[in-house]
Amino acid sequence: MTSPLSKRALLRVEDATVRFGPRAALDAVTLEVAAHETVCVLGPSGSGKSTLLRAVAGLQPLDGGRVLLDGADQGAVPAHRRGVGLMFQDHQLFPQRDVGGNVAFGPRMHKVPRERREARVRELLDLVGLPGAAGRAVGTLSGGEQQRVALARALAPEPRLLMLDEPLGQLDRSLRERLVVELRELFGRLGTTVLAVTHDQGEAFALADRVVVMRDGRIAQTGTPLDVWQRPASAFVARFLGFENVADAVVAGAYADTPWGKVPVPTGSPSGPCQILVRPAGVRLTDASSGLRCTVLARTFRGSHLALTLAPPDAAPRIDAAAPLRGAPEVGAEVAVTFTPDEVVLLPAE
Ligand SMILES: Nc1ncnc2c1ncn2[C@@H]1O[C@H](COP(=O)(O)OP(=O)(O)OP(=O)(O)O)[C@@H](O)[C@H]1O
Repeated sequence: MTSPLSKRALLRVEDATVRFGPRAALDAVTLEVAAHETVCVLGPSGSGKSTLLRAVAGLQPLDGGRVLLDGADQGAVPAHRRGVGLMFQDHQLFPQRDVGGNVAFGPRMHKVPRERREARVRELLDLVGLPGAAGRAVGTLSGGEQQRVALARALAPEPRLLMLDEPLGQLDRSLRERLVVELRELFGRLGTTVLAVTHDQGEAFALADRVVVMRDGRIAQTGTPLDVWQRPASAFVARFLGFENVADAVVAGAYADTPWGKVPVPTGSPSGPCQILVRPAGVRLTDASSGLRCTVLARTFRGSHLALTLAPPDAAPRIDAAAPLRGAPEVGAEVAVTFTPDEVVLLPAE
């Protein structure tokens, strides 16, 4: 059962606006992060993700709106008094301190006794995959190792809000996948409230209770990973998530007219103009003579399946499909395509 306390907004950003010259890097952004919640902000480069974190941290003054922590307006509170932990992309470590000294920095500032501090350093270095590294000089670490130390340092003081900017950006894939699982478990255990920024949707979806997709300084969509994945709010979000099968459509009854011909839509879809998304799983390759005739342009190995790029006739947009590893058509082959309505999502017309 969820307690009323867990619903409390620890962070509230209200109409936050930041301008650099005529351009708004943040344009009236409103966002809440509940206590104990992990929210990941996703978006293309330049969409305002880092500016949002910097504004919450107090490192970037607002041109409009406000930031509240625990209900208190932070307008007059300097960065170091906000009680937020930060880990930024450039993960600057103190070069004159060893690894243990870096991780212990926050707890030392908070006057945590030495024994507890050292135990915490050990625990955190284990967590980030650097057991026994406390005595190493920072200059001898690889970029990825430095990033892990920076993460341990940000976690060490147990801040009320932990903010991470591309926390796992430079790490290799297997370490990232392991760390995402461990971080989620750790945040749950500590009850940490997290606002993280990443351009890696896989990471965001694995880590977050809720994701926020940004575009040009505004929020394009907010929701649980499952909601956003199943029901992208716009063609922009769908494309950002890597779904390429998006086209203009007009729904009439059980079908939509599209550049790919008639595509079946979910029962109860409203009639009229819209955009249509067909997930690759909804693109069926058949041997039948009916269906949309396409040429296989490319096949890409994806581990569990082959991703196919199909070219329909008459300059209609290309179609992404998924095929099993065995028996997939070769590049240059002609295939017939049909669509299944359960993998079709209607998006607002643009
Ligand atoms: N100090 C600054 N002066 C001028 N423009 C800035 C400044 N900081 C950011 N911007 C601009 O504001 C916009 C948003 O930048 P921001 O760094 O928040 O984006 P981002 O989504 O974090 O991008 P990335 O994923 O590349 O880090 C960009 O167009 C950027 O060029």
